[in-house]
Amino acid sequence: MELSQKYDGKVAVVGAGLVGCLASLALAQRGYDVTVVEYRQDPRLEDTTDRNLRSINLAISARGIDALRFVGNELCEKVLHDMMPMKGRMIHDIDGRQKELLYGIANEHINSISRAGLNCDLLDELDAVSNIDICFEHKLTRIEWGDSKQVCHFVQNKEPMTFDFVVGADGCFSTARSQMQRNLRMNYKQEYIDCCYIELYLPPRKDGGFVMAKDDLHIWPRGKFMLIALPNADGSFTVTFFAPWSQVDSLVKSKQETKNFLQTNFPDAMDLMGLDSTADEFINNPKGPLMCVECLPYNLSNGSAILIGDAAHSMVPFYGQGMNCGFEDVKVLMQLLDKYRGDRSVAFNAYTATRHEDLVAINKLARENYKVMSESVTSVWFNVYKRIDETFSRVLNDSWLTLYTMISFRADISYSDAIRRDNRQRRIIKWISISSLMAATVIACRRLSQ
Ligand SMILES: Cc1cc2nc3c(=O)[nH]c(=O)nc-3n(C[C@H](O)[C@H](O)[C@H](O)COP(=O)(O)OP(=O)(O)OC[C@H]3O[C@@H](n4cnc5c(N)ncnc54)[C@H](O)[C@@H]3O)c2cc1C
Ligand SMILES: NC(=O)C1=CN([C@@H]2O[C@H](COP(=O)(O)OP(=O)(O)OC[C@H]3O[C@@H](n4cnc5c(N)ncnc54)[C@H](OP(=O)(O)O)[C@@H]3O)[C@@H](O)[C@H]2O)C=CC1
Ligand SMILES: Nc1ccccc1C(=O)C[C@H](N)C(=O)O
Repeated sequence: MELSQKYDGKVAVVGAGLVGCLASLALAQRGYDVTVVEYRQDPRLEDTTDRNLRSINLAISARGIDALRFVGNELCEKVLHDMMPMKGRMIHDIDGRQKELLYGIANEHINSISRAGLNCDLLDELDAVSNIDICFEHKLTRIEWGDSKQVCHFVQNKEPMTFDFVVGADGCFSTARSQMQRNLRMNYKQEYIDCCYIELYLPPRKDGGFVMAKDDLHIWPRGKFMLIALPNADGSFTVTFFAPWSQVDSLVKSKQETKNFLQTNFPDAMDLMGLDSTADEFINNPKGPLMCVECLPYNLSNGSAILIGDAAHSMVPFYGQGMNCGFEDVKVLMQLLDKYRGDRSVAFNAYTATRHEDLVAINKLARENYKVMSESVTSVWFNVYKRIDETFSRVLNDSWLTLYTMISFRADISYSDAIRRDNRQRRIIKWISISSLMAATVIACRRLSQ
């Protein structure tokens, strides 16, 4: 897509991950001369050895899709070709019974997509744009900040490069961020949560079919720990186990104990996955830490640098929103650049001023969703509340929307507005419940006294 507004400048996008790729395409459309500097090798090379083996698939929903469309309809169609719709949570109880809880009232769905596939497809798009250069195996180590020129330094004797500005999209351990911190009073918070994740695998049937419903996100909620499974286009599922570190540490000491644990808590999943091989994977696969990162501001005030994606706001994965939010960052930033006709200083400052509230909101929701997935989905009150909430939504249409719908299916409602609207709705439901209870008590008392 070509835009009529064009701006001048040479920009370094640090990181060719999901968010860095989308940002590069959007910046190139606006006329910038884009150089993407990426630490890793090109993931499309067959002999790539440092391919990321974690978080094989991701859930993409309205905000991510809307941001991709903002950059280009055709791009969006191309890169989302293989996604698998998931219309609800399929809850597996300890006896293997399954119950589906739909995400939306109008058959809305989130979608499972391969992380590597999406990243490679986006990189192919970058290759096709003349004003984008990609430099793989360029690990940023240091930035010399100047008034108008920023000099980026890399490892392994790679030549330094000079840019007008830098977009930091280098993930949760961002070097761009730590370099900005040397030039800016940036508040920064990093917190590991007490939860470890292990990725496991559920293969397809021999004929390539799915062994469980393919259009749901499967959950085995067990209180402090849980197993989840997202479908892949080839008939397999990527299964992820989440639990406190102490529990994982004690389990992996003994294969027999691991087997007992898996068989006791997830018998139906083990029938499908194979107990012995899953226990081996459980013990040997990488154990991932989970953390939240928040910082403020996101930019240098003279317009020479800005942070987007996980570099600015890494969140725990439980709402499936990290990448979606990072893609939305790109859209919001481009809208501001267009609004201020390429005045980076004004646009970047406006970004920090307006975006922070939403980023804090989704970070908090992401943390809270662990309890929802691992525990609340099995509670009577959660299910009664869901019914009431959805009934109001059916009757009142757009003026009442469930929180999940606002976050996952409505890109036009900001994260912070979604929380505000949900809080108001909760107060109304609470008030109606209390009033109904009081009315019922009064009626019962009257009847008894007659
Ligand atoms: C288990 C798990 C499940 C998840 N599931 C979902 C989900 O379902 N839905 C969702 O929306 N999000 C999900 N997320 C979050 C999602 O993975 C991230 O939000 C997303 O990958 C962020 O993209 P990014 O481009 O900002 O960062 P990254 O994907 O980390 O990309 C950063 C890039 O920068 C490069 N880099 C790093 N340092 C340097 C350097 N010094 N110099 C040059 N390059 C550098 C890295 O090599 C990398 O390629 C999940 C995360 C985890 C851990
Ligand atoms: N919010 C969360 O809880 C988490 C989010 N993520 C996000 O998921 C995506 C994919 O992650 P993935 O590729 O597996 O990330 P990795 O764990 O592979 O980390 C990416 C790079 O960051 C550096 N790094 C790793 N751990 C540390 C550390 N403790 N301190 C400093 N630097 C570190 C490493 O660089 P080097 O080789 O130089 O050491 C590594 O190559 C990323 O967006 C990441 O931001 C990932 C994990 C948790
Ligand atoms: N992709 C994920 C990865 C890890 C943990 C959860 C997700 C989800 O997407 C959860 C979904 N949004 C849910 O609320 O059921």
